[in-house]
Amino acid sequence: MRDAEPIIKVRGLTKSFGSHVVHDGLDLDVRRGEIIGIVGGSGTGKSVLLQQIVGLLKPDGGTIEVFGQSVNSTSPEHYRQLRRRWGVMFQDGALFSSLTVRQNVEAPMREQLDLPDALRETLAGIKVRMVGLEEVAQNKFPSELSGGMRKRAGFARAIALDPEIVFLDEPTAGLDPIGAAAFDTLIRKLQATLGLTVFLVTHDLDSLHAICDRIAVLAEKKVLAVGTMAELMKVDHPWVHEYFHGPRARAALATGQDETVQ
Ligand SMILES: Nc1ncnc2c1ncn2[C@@H]1O[C@H](COP(=O)(O)OP(=O)(O)OP(=O)(O)O)[C@@H](O)[C@H]1O
Repeated sequence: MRDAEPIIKVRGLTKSFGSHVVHDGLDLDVRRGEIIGIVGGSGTGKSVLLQQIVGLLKPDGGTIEVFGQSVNSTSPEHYRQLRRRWGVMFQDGALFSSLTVRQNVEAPMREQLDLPDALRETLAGIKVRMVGLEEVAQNKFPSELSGGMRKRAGFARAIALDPEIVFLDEPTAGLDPIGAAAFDTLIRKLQATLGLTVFLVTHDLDSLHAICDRIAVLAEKKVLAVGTMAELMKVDHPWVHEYFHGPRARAALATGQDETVQ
């Protein structure tokens, strides 16, 4: 995996909003099959990076390739084909409130696939069960679900089209520690079962310890460091050092070691 061509390749990315520079010469490689955690202080541009990679925001400069193909300088039709090969789960799940869980999962299928209704419903039902939601949840509306269940429903929609990559924007934010740990387990399980590459924006140190193969740290408008947890713990930069050695990091490390021992 280490030497393979990256599935996502970002080079020299620049992005500003007015005079506010968010990215200035950002480089990042994501390898096929890995779970990469994207961390950084609030406002360092993690979500903006995600949105540029999936083509929802246009970079000012630099290049972004996914599957070896440019995301930004391509025809709408080609972009549509590319977009089918990834799934995105936004921060709050971003479900359609007027649709049931199953209908939410069906939405990308309706848009992208030409399937008979019954088959589409069956496939959507399978995705709902894959994320650990019970049969009855299929016909519920987002407002009738707990936060954790809504996140699972958002995940089910992200995998609706059997993607190769899933982008998850702070999937465990707002969940209690047990719910967050269960969601981490789900991410790891589906990643392994479906052979997914996972781009995971997170603040959750437990998730980083538990499931990420590598971590990229956003600071100073670029990817300041990227590597395994062990590698990043050796980085001698004030923010990186505080993040990976502070009290919360030590607690997460201790939890991770407990889990390894059990
Ligand atoms: N559409 C937009 N218009 C103007 N400014 C924006 C827009 N989207 C993001 N920004 C700004 O870009 C910066 C980076 O935002 P982003 O949401 O990517 O940060 P983040 O690292 O994901 O933060 P957090 O961890 O708090 O979610 C912020 O200062 C934000 O206000």
